[in-house]
Amino acid sequence: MTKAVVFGTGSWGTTFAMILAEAGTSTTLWGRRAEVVEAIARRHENPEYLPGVALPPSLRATTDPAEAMEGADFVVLAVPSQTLRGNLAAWRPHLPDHAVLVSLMKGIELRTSKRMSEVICEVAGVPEERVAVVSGPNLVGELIRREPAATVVASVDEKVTARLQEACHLPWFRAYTNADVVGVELGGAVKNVIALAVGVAAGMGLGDNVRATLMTRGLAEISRLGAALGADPHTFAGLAGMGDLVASCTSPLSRNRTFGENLGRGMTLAETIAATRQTAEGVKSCESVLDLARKHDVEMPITEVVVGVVHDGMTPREAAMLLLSRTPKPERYGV
Ligand SMILES: NC(=O)c1ccc[n+]([C@@H]2O[C@H](COP(=O)([O-])OP(=O)(O)OC[C@H]3O[C@@H](n4cnc5c(N)ncnc54)[C@H](O)[C@@H]3O)[C@@H](O)[C@H]2O)c1
Ligand SMILES: O=P(O)(O)OC[C@H](O)CO
Repeated sequence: MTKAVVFGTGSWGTTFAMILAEAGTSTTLWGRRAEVVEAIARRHENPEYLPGVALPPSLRATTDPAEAMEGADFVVLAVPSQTLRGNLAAWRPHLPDHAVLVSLMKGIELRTSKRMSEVICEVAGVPEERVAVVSGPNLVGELIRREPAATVVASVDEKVTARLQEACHLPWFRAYTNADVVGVELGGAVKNVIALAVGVAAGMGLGDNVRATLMTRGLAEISRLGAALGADPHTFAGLAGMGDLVASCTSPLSRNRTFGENLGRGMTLAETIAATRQTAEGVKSCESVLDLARKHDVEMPITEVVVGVVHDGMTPREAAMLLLSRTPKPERYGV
């Protein structure tokens, strides 16, 4: 039987552990807080992140990383992106020799501008063949009701993606494989930034034309950055590209979109942060995405104004004026 451990009892870590367990994978959740772990292990409920959701009785939980990782084929990582490096360094001594490390995270590391799979290879000291990522339009608020959804599992090693696909595939949760790790990770991280922009526009009371324009030009930004980093352009037309972008930019369940909407309505950054209970990765990653773009000489005007509004005191109105006053250009070469 395939064995997995999921690090992180937040909304996605818990939900993905539920999916793995329901797919017949022997699964353990690792969490920091004893009371949450205790509730998952004894009452089959995560009262902090998924109150009222019945988790599979077969799902185990522990606070001990060594116990959690014993014999694991997949070590799944679902902590906030900016905490991955420190956490993984602490967990590394317990990693089973042949385990595959799986990232569920949609962020880019601040300071280094590294993708999560790059951080994993560096900190765990494993080759890229032992790393996989899972990304797609996977809003937890729908998955916990077992509403149909699909995702992408990506790795450079097709044997790894086949095993991971089997470990998490369910009648209501379709996992597709892809070899393009770079594209799949970029799609997930940058759509959060575009969802912030769409949220700001919605909060300002702007309509569907603006939202559609931001999503489309946002996809152009994702694709340009992807091209510079060697991603497969087809990935961005898929679930981890357009699919995830559409879900986050249109759903009231998206934390990034909601965060932007609050800013667009006139809430201050401090008020917006206080109103956000869960991880909205784009808030931090917009800066590292912009750094990455600048390192590779890629123009990302929507990302630039998101950084301006979230971190540099730019007003939503100033951001809109900046985007609208850009030089007219052909769509195809819209840089
Ligand atoms: N929720 C979704 O719909 C969803 C879907 C797909 C991908 N993701 C991605 O999954 C990742 C995790 O998101 P989430 O939704 O589970 O977030 P969350 O905010 O619901 O949970 C984060 C978890 O990390 C823990 N945590 C916080 N700081 C920590 C630290 N310093 N060290 C260790 N643990 C810490 C929290 O206690 C919590 O258990 C993010 O990168 C997110 O973009 C989320
Ligand atoms: O709530 P968001 O904005 O972090 O989006 C959640 C997931 O990334 C959707 O797949």
